[in-house]
Amino acid sequence: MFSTNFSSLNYSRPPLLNDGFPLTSLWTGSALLVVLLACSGAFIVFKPDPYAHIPAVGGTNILSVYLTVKKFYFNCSDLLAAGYDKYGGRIYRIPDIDYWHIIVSRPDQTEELRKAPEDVMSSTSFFDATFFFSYLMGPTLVSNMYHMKIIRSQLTKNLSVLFDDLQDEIHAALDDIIPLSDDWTPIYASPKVTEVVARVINRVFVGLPINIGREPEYLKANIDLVIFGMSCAYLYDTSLVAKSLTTFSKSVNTAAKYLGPIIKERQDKMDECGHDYPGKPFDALSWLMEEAVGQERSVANLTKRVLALNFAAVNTTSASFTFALYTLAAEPYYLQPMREEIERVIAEEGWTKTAMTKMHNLDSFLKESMRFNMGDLTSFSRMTLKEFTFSDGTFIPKGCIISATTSLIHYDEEKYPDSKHFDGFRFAKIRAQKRYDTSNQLENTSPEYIPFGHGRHACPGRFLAATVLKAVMAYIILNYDVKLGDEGVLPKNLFVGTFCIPDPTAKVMFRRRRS
Ligand code: HEM
Repeated sequence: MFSTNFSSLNYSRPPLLNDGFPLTSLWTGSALLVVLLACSGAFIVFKPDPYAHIPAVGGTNILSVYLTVKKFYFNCSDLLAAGYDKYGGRIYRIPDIDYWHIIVSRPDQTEELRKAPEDVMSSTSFFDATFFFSYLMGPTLVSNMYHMKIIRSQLTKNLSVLFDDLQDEIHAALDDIIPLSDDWTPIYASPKVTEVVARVINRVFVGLPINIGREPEYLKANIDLVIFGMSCAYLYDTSLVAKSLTTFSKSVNTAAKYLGPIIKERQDKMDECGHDYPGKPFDALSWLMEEAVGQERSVANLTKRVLALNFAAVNTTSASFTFALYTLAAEPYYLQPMREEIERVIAEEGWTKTAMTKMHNLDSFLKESMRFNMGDLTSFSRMTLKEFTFSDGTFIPKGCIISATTSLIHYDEEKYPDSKHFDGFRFAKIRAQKRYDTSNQLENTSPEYIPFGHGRHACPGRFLAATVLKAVMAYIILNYDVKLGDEGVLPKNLFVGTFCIPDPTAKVMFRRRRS
């Protein structure tokens, strides 16, 4: 058992991994951020304050706002906790670089967010305002979100059919990226996990014969896009600055280089033989191409759609996996009970999607890891398109950003006794007491469990994510022994604003399973 290891960014760590992804842009971005912080207080303080009635953590004069913004960037979890403690669960606000971020920290308030109509509390407008999607990717990415339908229907419904492909890619990716060795071998876990996850997910998105997820340049374009997206979210105040950055267009061009010929070949076949041409690949790109009309059929627009899916899918899934892997390496006594369960289920079911639903200990371990290590300290983020009043009378004006705090909701002692301790089988124990209980399954959301959000906008990719997380972890547990590198010290999580990143420089030791 171990306690939460919230910490601020450690700049003394090496910025570039020997064989991993370059993180230079992240650190350069962070340096730029420090400069921007210097101006941030003024932005907030000199704007008229329509939120004066909502308590502000750290105060509202220029110096206190400046100091609180600094804390927001480097120690956000403490800031959120301070707001909760000081205002006793009431709605409060914290300063971001140029706006006040409204925070709700109780499940009942989250429920009110969930129930608010879309034209009042908009998830789409929040993402667009944060990541400049419509500006960078073109307005139709937001006005015509046909990819959402594909994730919710075809992709999720066909996971059982796609499972053989997933499994095949997991096997091949781990063989290539973490080859089995009889000796302990140190691996930079975070970048390697990202490679594995990107390959597996792209196998479902773009399929074979060329799995573009295996192309380092294509993978890097996707990773760069995530770093760019985070930078947009936290560094750049205007879309003009965002557009001037070359990273984005470079990533799109690189991805188009790989996706273009695949799209063209499929389009030719569709034009010639119709949608159901013989040998048509069974993957997300085919479904996107069936649904796309007019300009959306162009290589550029389809490439952006696939990139947007990657943006939502790869980093979130690989970060969640890496957190869980660090925990497993730190707490190896979880290995044996999970091994026994996986072996028993595989003997009964084989490697199938159904088998994944029967591994309750594995499911619980991953679910507890996502409760405990949050990729984002906030979830359920919305932009108010109209005024809204909570049942406790708190008035929220139009045009503000409001989020629920994952950290406070997930550490609620009433819902999660001993909440600051990792209990890998917490959810399995509850399931063992309740027959046919699925509410404690990894992909299930509730007002008290929000890593995937909750309600109408809950992550539509969570069924794919849960399947990938379980299948990759099951494969590792069955085939490898793992322990922590770096003298057995549990890697610290790194924070940039509300984002939480598993330490990209930490090593996990792998060897061929002995017992
Ligand atoms: C462990 C992995 C993942 C995590 C932690 C995660 C988390 C989230 C969260 C917190 C939201 C916002 C929910 C809300 O506002 O209520 C979201 C939305 C979304 N996610 Fe995921 N996600 C993951 C994987 C994926 C995957 C694999 C895909 C694609 C296949 C995906 C696609 C999306 C999309 C399209 C949305 C926007 C939904 C909407 O606006 O209605 N995510 N995700």
